[in-house]
Amino acid sequence: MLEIRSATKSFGDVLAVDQVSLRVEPGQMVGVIGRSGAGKSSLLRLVNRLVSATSGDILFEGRSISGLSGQDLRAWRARCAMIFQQFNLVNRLDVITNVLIGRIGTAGTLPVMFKHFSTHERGMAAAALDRLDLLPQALQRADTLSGGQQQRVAIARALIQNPKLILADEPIASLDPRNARLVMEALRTINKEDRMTVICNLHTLDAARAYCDRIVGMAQGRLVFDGAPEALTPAVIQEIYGGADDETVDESLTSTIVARHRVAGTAEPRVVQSAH
Ligand SMILES: Nc1ncnc2c1ncn2[C@@H]1O[C@H](COP(=O)(O)OP(=O)(O)OP(=O)(O)O)[C@@H](O)[C@H]1O
Repeated sequence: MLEIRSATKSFGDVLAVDQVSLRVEPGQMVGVIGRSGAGKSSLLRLVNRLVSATSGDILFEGRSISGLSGQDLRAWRARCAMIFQQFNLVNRLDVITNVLIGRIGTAGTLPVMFKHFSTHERGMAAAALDRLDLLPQALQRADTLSGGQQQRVAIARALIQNPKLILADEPIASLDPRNARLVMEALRTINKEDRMTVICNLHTLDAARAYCDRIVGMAQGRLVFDGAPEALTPAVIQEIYGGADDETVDESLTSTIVARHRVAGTAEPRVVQSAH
């Protein structure tokens, strides 16, 4: 279990994360929503220790990750794989090598730098690509793939880290509707099939409603909502997206694409409330 205890992160005068407390049980798929600048990325970066908390603590399976350094910190980062909006692939390398880069936290930098991968590791990478329907592209340069395919390569790279949780920071923000759906379905399938904990920053309400069991809303660094998608009432949405100016939120501006789809692993299509 991941437990965030009153975590605060300030950058100079800016309170990016303001005393956020959150417990995430294994196997949950949590969507974090909020306006731009609400602190969503900073929260994920605190968990991954890309930034360190100004105060508060973060525990995983009862152990504080706040003071980790050196090998212990690298091991922790391997356990909580991060997926970014811009994919962060090495364009000039082929797809399978990009996936194998996920071994860097476990195998160390030198074997990865010299591309010394075992047959077992290559098998893991191929299996991860196959799972994401990308095995035929394994030997293509990463930059020949579509954005959605590149993001699925990033997910495959995360998988071969054998993570305990996946942190996805706006994974669909750069994608067209079809690719956004494929990426979210891939994350949801991994969450269901592997009981993988996924925490996913999303700037669109409809994607959060469609794919997440639990939604956390942030505004001005604070956690202002934590509940099931069904509990996202207009008043709550106003609180999350409304900001200080009291402007009425036009929900269509927080929606993209996911009007109706079949959630992976469930029998019934789930109708997503959308302003469209
Ligand atoms: N490295 C940094 N240095 C200074 N300020 C930062 C830094 N990172 C984030 N901030 C500030 O912290 C606040 C929260 O930013 P953060 O990126 O966490 O929000 P967000 O909700 O993820 O926004 P977006 O959806 O636009 O990415 C913002 O005011 C931002 O300018």
